[in-house]
Amino acid sequence: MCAAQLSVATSGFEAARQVAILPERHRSRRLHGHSFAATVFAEMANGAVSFPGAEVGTLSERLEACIAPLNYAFLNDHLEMPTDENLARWIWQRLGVRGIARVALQSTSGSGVDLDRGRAAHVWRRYRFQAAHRLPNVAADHKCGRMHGHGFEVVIHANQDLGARHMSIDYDHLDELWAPLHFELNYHSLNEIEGLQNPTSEVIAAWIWRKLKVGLPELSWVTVYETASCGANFDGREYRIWKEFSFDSATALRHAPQGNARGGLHGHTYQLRLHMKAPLDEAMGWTIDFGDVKKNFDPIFKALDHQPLTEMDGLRDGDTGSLAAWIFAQARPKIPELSRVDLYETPGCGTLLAESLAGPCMPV
Ligand SMILES: Nc1nc2c(c(=O)[nH]1)N=C([C@H](O)[C@H](O)COP(=O)(O)OP(=O)(O)OP(=O)(O)O)CN2
Repeated sequence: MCAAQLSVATSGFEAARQVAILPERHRSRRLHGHSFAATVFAEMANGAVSFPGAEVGTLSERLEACIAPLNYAFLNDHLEMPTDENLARWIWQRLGVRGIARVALQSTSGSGVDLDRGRAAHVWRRYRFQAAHRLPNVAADHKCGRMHGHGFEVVIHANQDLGARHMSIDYDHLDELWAPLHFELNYHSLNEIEGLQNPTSEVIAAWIWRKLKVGLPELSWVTVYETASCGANFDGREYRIWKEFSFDSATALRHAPQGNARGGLHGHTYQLRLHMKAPLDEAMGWTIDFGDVKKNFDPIFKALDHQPLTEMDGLRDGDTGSLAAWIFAQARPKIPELSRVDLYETPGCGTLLAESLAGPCMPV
Protein backbone atom coordinates (compact mmCIF):
# COMPACT_ATOMS: atom_id res chain seq x y z
CA MET A 1 0.00 0.00 0.00
CA CYS A 2 2.85 2.43 0.83
CA ALA A 3 5.37 3.34 -1.84
CA ALA A 4 8.07 4.39 0.59
CA GLN A 5 9.27 3.41 4.02
CA LEU A 6 12.10 5.70 4.99
CA SER A 7 14.20 5.70 8.11
CA VAL A 8 14.83 9.21 9.41
CA ALA A 9 17.79 10.43 11.47
CA THR A 10 18.58 13.91 12.74
CA SER A 11 21.77 15.13 14.31
CA GLY A 12 23.14 18.55 15.20
CA PHE A 13 26.48 20.27 14.94
CA GLU A 14 27.85 23.60 16.18
CA ALA A 15 29.95 25.36 13.60
CA ALA A 16 31.27 28.67 12.28
CA ARG A 17 31.29 29.86 8.67
CA GLN A 18 31.58 32.76 6.26
CA VAL A 19 29.49 32.83 3.07
CA ALA A 20 31.44 34.99 0.67
CA ILE A 21 29.11 34.36 -2.28
CA LEU A 22 26.48 36.65 -0.72
CA PRO A 23 26.25 40.32 -1.72
CA GLU A 24 28.58 42.97 -0.22
CA ARG A 25 27.63 43.93 3.36
CA HIS A 26 25.39 40.83 3.80
CA ARG A 27 25.62 39.80 7.49
CA SER A 28 26.49 36.20 6.59
CA ARG A 29 29.70 37.28 4.86
CA ARG A 30 31.01 37.98 8.36
CA LEU A 31 32.35 35.17 10.53
CA HIS A 32 29.32 33.77 12.34
CA GLY A 33 28.02 30.46 13.73
CA HIS A 34 24.90 28.32 14.07
CA SER A 35 23.51 25.28 15.83
CA PHE A 36 22.89 23.31 12.62
CA ALA A 37 20.58 20.28 12.36
CA ALA A 38 20.91 17.73 9.56
CA THR A 39 18.14 15.23 8.76
CA VAL A 40 18.48 12.27 6.42
CA PHE A 41 15.64 10.18 4.98
CA ALA A 42 16.78 6.84 3.56
CA GLU A 43 15.48 3.43 2.58
CA MET A 44 17.63 1.13 4.70
CA ALA A 45 18.05 -2.22 2.95
CA ASN A 46 18.18 -5.40 5.05
CA GLY A 47 21.87 -5.80 4.31
CA ALA A 48 22.67 -2.33 5.68
CA VAL A 49 21.74 -3.14 9.28
CA SER A 50 23.01 -5.67 11.80
CA PHE A 51 19.51 -6.84 12.78
CA PRO A 52 15.90 -6.07 11.73
CA GLY A 53 14.73 -3.06 13.72
CA ALA A 54 18.17 -1.43 13.80
CA GLU A 55 17.47 0.82 10.76
CA VAL A 56 16.98 4.12 12.58
CA GLY A 57 19.83 3.50 15.02
CA THR A 58 22.19 2.58 12.18
CA LEU A 59 21.24 5.63 10.11
CA SER A 60 21.71 7.86 13.18
CA GLU A 61 25.19 6.43 13.79
CA ARG A 62 26.13 6.97 10.13
CA LEU A 63 24.89 10.55 10.20
CA GLU A 64 26.71 11.36 13.44
CA ALA A 65 29.96 9.90 12.05
CA CYS A 66 29.49 11.85 8.79
CA ILE A 67 29.01 15.23 10.43
CA ALA A 68 31.51 14.72 13.28
CA PRO A 69 34.27 16.62 11.39
CA LEU A 70 31.93 19.63 11.13
CA ASN A 71 31.17 19.82 14.85
CA TYR A 72 32.94 22.75 16.57
CA ALA A 73 34.71 23.41 13.29
CA PHE A 74 35.16 26.25 10.81
CA LEU A 75 33.06 25.03 7.87
CA ASN A 76 35.13 26.89 5.27
CA ASP A 77 37.98 24.48 6.10
CA HIS A 78 35.76 21.63 4.83
CA LEU A 79 33.69 23.20 2.02
CA GLU A 80 34.70 25.94 -0.34
CA MET A 81 31.34 27.70 0.03
CA PRO A 82 29.45 26.41 3.10
CA THR A 83 25.92 27.54 2.24
CA ASP A 84 23.06 25.50 3.71
CA GLU A 85 22.52 23.94 0.28
CA ASN A 86 26.16 22.95 -0.13
CA LEU A 87 26.25 21.50 3.39
CA ALA A 88 23.22 19.34 2.57
CA ARG A 89 24.93 18.17 -0.65
CA TRP A 90 28.19 17.48 1.25
CA ILE A 91 26.29 15.26 3.72
CA TRP A 92 24.45 13.41 0.90
CA GLN A 93 27.77 12.63 -0.84
CA ARG A 94 29.68 11.55 2.26
CA LEU A 95 27.04 9.66 4.22
CA GLY A 96 27.91 6.32 2.64
CA VAL A 97 24.31 5.06 2.75
CA ARG A 98 22.49 3.71 -0.32
CA GLY A 99 18.84 4.62 -0.77
CA ILE A 100 18.96 8.24 0.39
CA ALA A 101 15.66 9.90 -0.54
CA ARG A 102 16.10 13.33 1.02
CA VAL A 103 18.56 15.40 3.03
CA ALA A 104 17.47 18.44 5.02
CA LEU A 105 19.75 21.02 6.61
CA GLN A 106 18.58 23.69 9.05
CA SER A 107 20.92 26.50 10.03
CA THR A 108 18.33 28.00 12.40
CA SER A 109 14.87 26.93 13.57
CA GLY A 110 13.51 29.36 10.99
CA SER A 111 15.48 28.53 7.85
CA GLY A 112 17.01 25.68 5.92
CA VAL A 113 17.27 23.70 2.71
CA ASP A 114 15.68 20.38 1.68
CA LEU A 115 17.22 18.33 -1.11
CA ASP A 116 14.51 16.24 -2.75
CA ARG A 117 14.97 12.80 -4.36
CA GLY A 118 16.25 14.43 -7.56
CA ARG A 119 18.58 16.57 -5.38
CA ALA A 120 16.78 19.81 -6.26
CA ALA A 121 17.32 22.29 -3.41
CA HIS A 122 14.22 23.79 -1.82
CA VAL A 123 15.16 26.66 0.50
CA TRP A 124 12.65 27.37 3.24
CA ARG A 125 11.92 30.07 5.73
CA ARG A 126 9.52 30.10 8.71
CA TYR A 127 7.31 33.09 9.52
CA ARG A 128 4.79 33.82 12.27
CA PHE A 129 1.69 35.96 12.52
CA GLN A 130 -0.89 36.52 15.25
CA ALA A 131 -4.48 36.59 14.07
CA ALA A 132 -8.11 35.95 14.97
CA HIS A 133 -10.52 33.86 12.91
CA ARG A 134 -13.71 31.84 12.95
CA LEU A 135 -14.94 29.23 10.53
CA PRO A 136 -18.38 30.46 9.37
CA ASN A 137 -19.61 27.21 7.77
CA VAL A 138 -19.06 24.67 10.57
CA ALA A 139 -21.85 23.07 12.60
CA ALA A 140 -23.35 25.20 15.38
CA ASP A 141 -21.61 23.22 18.14
CA HIS A 142 -18.13 23.20 16.48
CA LYS A 143 -15.58 25.09 18.61
CA CYS A 144 -14.00 26.69 15.52
CA GLY A 145 -17.26 28.47 14.71
CA ARG A 146 -16.57 30.80 17.65
CA MET A 147 -14.23 33.74 17.12
CA HIS A 148 -10.82 32.63 18.41
CA GLY A 149 -7.21 33.13 17.43
CA HIS A 150 -3.82 31.50 16.87
CA GLY A 151 -0.14 32.27 16.66
CA PHE A 152 0.01 30.95 13.08
CA GLU A 153 3.28 29.77 11.55
CA VAL A 154 3.99 29.64 7.83
CA VAL A 155 6.82 27.83 6.08
CA ILE A 156 7.63 28.88 2.52
CA HIS A 157 9.63 26.47 0.33
CA ALA A 158 11.12 27.61 -2.99
CA ASN A 159 13.02 25.53 -5.52
CA GLN A 160 16.41 27.19 -5.71
CA ASP A 161 17.38 25.13 -8.76
CA LEU A 162 14.67 26.84 -10.83
CA GLY A 163 16.19 30.29 -10.20
CA ALA A 164 18.20 31.86 -12.97
CA ARG A 165 21.11 32.83 -10.71
CA HIS A 166 23.03 30.91 -8.07
CA MET A 167 21.76 32.00 -4.63
CA SER A 168 18.91 33.75 -6.44
CA ILE A 169 16.45 32.73 -3.78
CA ASP A 170 18.26 33.55 -0.60
CA TYR A 171 16.49 33.99 2.69
CA ASP A 172 16.40 37.79 2.45
CA HIS A 173 14.55 37.53 -0.86
CA LEU A 174 11.88 35.36 0.79
CA ASP A 175 11.69 37.89 3.67
CA GLU A 176 11.05 40.74 1.22
CA LEU A 177 8.26 38.81 -0.48
CA TRP A 178 6.70 37.80 2.82
CA ALA A 179 6.73 41.31 4.37
CA PRO A 180 3.54 42.68 2.71
CA LEU A 181 1.64 39.48 3.56
CA HIS A 182 2.77 39.75 7.18
CA PHE A 183 1.48 43.32 7.22
CA GLU A 184 -1.91 42.15 5.90
CA LEU A 185 -2.27 39.18 8.28
CA ASN A 186 -0.54 40.05 11.55
CA TYR A 187 -2.81 41.36 14.34
CA HIS A 188 -5.88 41.17 12.13
CA SER A 189 -9.11 39.25 12.01
CA LEU A 190 -8.65 36.98 9.00
CA ASN A 191 -12.36 36.80 8.14
CA GLU A 192 -12.25 40.49 7.19
CA ILE A 193 -9.50 40.02 4.60
CA GLU A 194 -10.53 39.65 0.94
CA GLY A 195 -10.25 35.97 0.00
CA LEU A 196 -10.14 34.78 3.63
CA GLN A 197 -13.82 34.94 4.51
CA ASN A 198 -13.60 31.22 5.39
CA PRO A 199 -10.04 31.12 6.83
CA THR A 200 -9.26 27.43 7.26
CA SER A 201 -5.58 26.37 7.15
CA GLU A 202 -6.15 25.10 3.60
CA VAL A 203 -7.70 28.38 2.42
CA ILE A 204 -4.93 30.42 4.10
CA ALA A 205 -2.25 28.23 2.45
CA ALA A 206 -3.85 28.68 -1.02
CA TRP A 207 -4.27 32.42 -0.44
CA ILE A 208 -0.59 32.78 0.46
CA TRP A 209 0.34 30.61 -2.56
CA ARG A 210 -1.57 32.87 -4.97
CA LYS A 211 -0.07 36.03 -3.48
CA LEU A 212 3.52 34.76 -3.49
CA LYS A 213 3.61 32.79 -6.73
CA VAL A 214 3.42 35.92 -8.88
CA GLY A 215 6.75 37.25 -7.59
CA LEU A 216 8.23 33.85 -6.78
CA PRO A 217 7.70 31.38 -9.65
CA GLU A 218 10.07 28.98 -7.83
CA LEU A 219 7.58 28.53 -4.97
CA SER A 220 7.27 24.80 -4.17
CA TRP A 221 5.05 24.55 -1.07
CA VAL A 222 3.22 26.76 1.40
CA THR A 223 2.75 25.22 4.83
CA VAL A 224 0.46 26.74 7.45
CA TYR A 225 0.66 25.62 11.08
CA GLU A 226 -2.67 26.51 12.67
CA THR A 227 -1.72 25.14 16.08
CA ALA A 228 1.35 23.27 17.29
CA SER A 229 -0.36 20.01 16.33
CA CYS A 230 -2.13 20.65 13.02
CA GLY A 231 -1.96 22.47 9.73
CA ALA A 232 -2.08 22.24 5.96
CA ASN A 233 0.22 22.51 2.99
CA PHE A 234 -0.48 23.38 -0.62
CA ASP A 235 1.67 22.99 -3.74
CA GLY A 236 -0.57 24.86 -6.18
CA ARG A 237 -2.49 21.68 -7.01
CA GLU A 238 -2.97 19.43 -4.01
CA TYR A 239 -3.89 19.98 -0.37
CA ARG A 240 -2.40 17.96 2.45
CA ILE A 241 -3.21 18.36 6.11
CA TRP A 242 -1.62 16.84 9.18
CA LYS A 243 -2.51 16.20 12.80
CA GLU A 244 0.10 15.37 15.43
CA PHE A 245 -0.14 13.18 18.50
CA SER A 246 2.27 12.34 21.29
CA PHE A 247 2.13 9.05 23.14
CA ASP A 248 4.29 7.39 25.78
CA SER A 249 4.86 3.66 25.49
CA ALA A 250 7.17 0.82 26.45
CA THR A 251 8.95 -1.13 23.73
CA ALA A 252 11.75 -3.62 23.03
CA LEU A 253 13.43 -4.80 19.82
CA ARG A 254 12.87 -8.54 19.33
CA HIS A 255 15.87 -9.17 17.13
CA ALA A 256 18.46 -7.15 19.07
CA PRO A 257 21.46 -9.33 19.95
CA GLN A 258 22.28 -10.29 23.51
CA GLY A 259 23.71 -7.31 25.40
CA ASN A 260 22.14 -4.64 23.14
CA ALA A 261 20.15 -2.30 25.40
CA ARG A 262 17.41 -1.93 22.77
CA GLY A 263 16.53 -5.60 23.24
CA GLY A 264 15.44 -4.89 26.81
CA LEU A 265 12.29 -3.11 27.88
CA HIS A 266 12.64 0.65 27.43
CA GLY A 267 10.35 3.53 26.47
CA HIS A 268 9.86 6.61 24.31
CA THR A 269 7.73 9.72 24.08
CA TYR A 270 6.72 9.14 20.46
CA GLN A 271 5.73 11.99 18.15
CA LEU A 272 3.27 10.87 15.50
CA ARG A 273 2.18 12.96 12.52
CA LEU A 274 -0.72 11.69 10.40
CA HIS A 275 -0.91 13.26 6.92
CA MET A 276 -4.11 13.27 4.93
CA LYS A 277 -4.54 14.10 1.23
CA ALA A 278 -7.98 14.96 -0.12
CA PRO A 279 -9.63 17.43 -2.48
CA LEU A 280 -10.94 20.62 -0.98
CA ASP A 281 -14.55 20.61 0.17
CA GLU A 282 -15.48 23.97 -1.33
CA ALA A 283 -18.31 24.65 1.12
CA MET A 284 -16.30 23.88 4.25
CA GLY A 285 -13.01 25.21 2.88
CA TRP A 286 -11.19 22.15 4.19
CA THR A 287 -10.16 18.68 3.10
CA ILE A 288 -11.34 16.95 6.26
CA ASP A 289 -11.77 18.34 9.74
CA PHE A 290 -8.72 18.04 12.04
CA GLY A 291 -11.27 17.26 14.76
CA ASP A 292 -12.61 14.25 12.81
CA VAL A 293 -9.06 12.93 12.35
CA LYS A 294 -8.53 13.16 16.10
CA LYS A 295 -11.89 11.55 16.89
CA ASN A 296 -11.42 8.68 14.41
CA PHE A 297 -7.87 8.04 15.57
CA ASP A 298 -8.78 8.09 19.25
CA PRO A 299 -9.29 4.30 19.77
CA ILE A 300 -5.91 3.65 18.14
CA PHE A 301 -4.30 6.38 20.22
CA LYS A 302 -5.69 4.75 23.36
CA ALA A 303 -4.27 1.40 22.29
CA LEU A 304 -0.81 3.03 22.03
CA ASP A 305 -0.58 5.53 24.85
CA HIS A 306 0.84 4.35 28.19
CA GLN A 307 0.87 0.78 26.92
CA PRO A 308 3.48 -1.94 26.52
CA LEU A 309 3.92 -2.19 22.74
CA THR A 310 5.51 -5.57 23.31
CA GLU A 311 2.03 -6.97 24.01
CA MET A 312 0.27 -5.34 21.07
CA ASP A 313 -1.67 -7.75 18.77
CA GLY A 314 -0.31 -7.83 15.23
CA LEU A 315 2.74 -5.63 15.86
CA ARG A 316 5.73 -7.49 14.36
CA ASP A 317 8.38 -5.65 16.38
CA GLY A 318 8.95 -2.60 18.60
CA ASP A 319 10.92 -0.45 16.10
CA THR A 320 9.35 2.65 14.54
CA GLY A 321 9.19 0.97 11.10
CA SER A 322 7.00 -1.84 12.43
CA LEU A 323 4.98 0.54 14.57
CA ALA A 324 4.37 3.03 11.72
CA ALA A 325 3.18 0.14 9.50
CA TRP A 326 0.86 -1.04 12.28
CA ILE A 327 -0.54 2.47 12.79
CA PHE A 328 -1.07 2.93 9.03
CA ALA A 329 -2.93 -0.39 8.74
CA GLN A 330 -5.12 0.35 11.77
CA ALA A 331 -5.85 3.98 10.89
CA ARG A 332 -6.47 3.77 7.15
CA PRO A 333 -9.92 2.09 7.41
CA LYS A 334 -10.99 4.80 9.88
CA ILE A 335 -9.33 7.68 8.00
CA PRO A 336 -9.40 6.77 4.27
CA GLU A 337 -7.62 10.05 3.36
CA LEU A 338 -4.53 8.98 5.36
CA SER A 339 -1.54 9.09 3.00
CA ARG A 340 1.52 9.30 5.22
CA VAL A 341 2.65 8.51 8.75
CA ASP A 342 5.71 10.14 10.35
CA LEU A 343 6.69 8.47 13.63
CA TYR A 344 9.61 9.72 15.74
CA GLU A 345 10.93 7.87 18.79
CA THR A 346 13.33 10.72 19.65
CA PRO A 347 13.26 14.22 18.09
CA GLY A 348 13.85 13.85 14.34
CA CYS A 349 14.64 10.10 14.49
CA GLY A 350 12.09 7.53 13.34
CA THR A 351 10.22 6.33 10.27
CA LEU A 352 8.26 7.95 7.46
CA LEU A 353 5.75 5.70 5.71
CA ALA A 354 4.07 7.23 2.66
CA GLU A 355 2.09 6.49 -0.48
CA SER A 356 4.13 9.16 -2.24
CA LEU A 357 6.97 11.47 -1.27
CA ALA A 358 5.17 14.55 -2.60
CA GLY A 359 5.09 17.39 -0.09
CA PRO A 360 7.74 19.06 2.03
CA CYS A 361 9.91 17.32 4.63
CA MET A 362 8.58 19.57 7.42
CA PRO A 363 11.29 21.11 9.61
CA VAL A 364 12.32 19.31 12.80
N1 LIG B 1 -8.96 20.64 7.77
C1 LIG B 1 -9.17 21.58 8.73
N2 LIG B 1 -9.82 21.29 9.84
C2 LIG B 1 -10.01 22.22 10.78
C3 LIG B 1 -9.52 23.52 10.61
C4 LIG B 1 -8.86 23.82 9.40
O1 LIG B 1 -8.39 24.94 9.18
N3 LIG B 1 -8.69 22.82 8.48
N4 LIG B 1 -9.64 24.44 11.61
C5 LIG B 1 -10.20 24.14 12.77
C6 LIG B 1 -10.25 25.13 13.91
O2 LIG B 1 -10.05 26.42 13.41
C7 LIG B 1 -9.30 24.86 15.13
O3 LIG B 1 -8.70 26.04 15.63
C8 LIG B 1 -8.23 23.85 15.01
O4 LIG B 1 -8.81 22.65 15.36
P1 LIG B 1 -8.21 21.43 16.24
O5 LIG B 1 -7.58 20.38 15.44
O6 LIG B 1 -9.32 20.96 17.06
O7 LIG B 1 -6.98 22.07 16.95
P2 LIG B 1 -6.51 22.00 18.45
O8 LIG B 1 -5.03 22.20 18.45
O9 LIG B 1 -7.34 22.94 19.25
O10 LIG B 1 -6.83 20.51 18.84
P3 LIG B 1 -6.50 19.65 20.10
O11 LIG B 1 -5.77 18.46 19.55
O12 LIG B 1 -7.84 19.28 20.64
O13 LIG B 1 -5.68 20.45 21.06
C9 LIG B 1 -10.84 22.84 12.98
N5 LIG B 1 -10.63 21.90 11.93
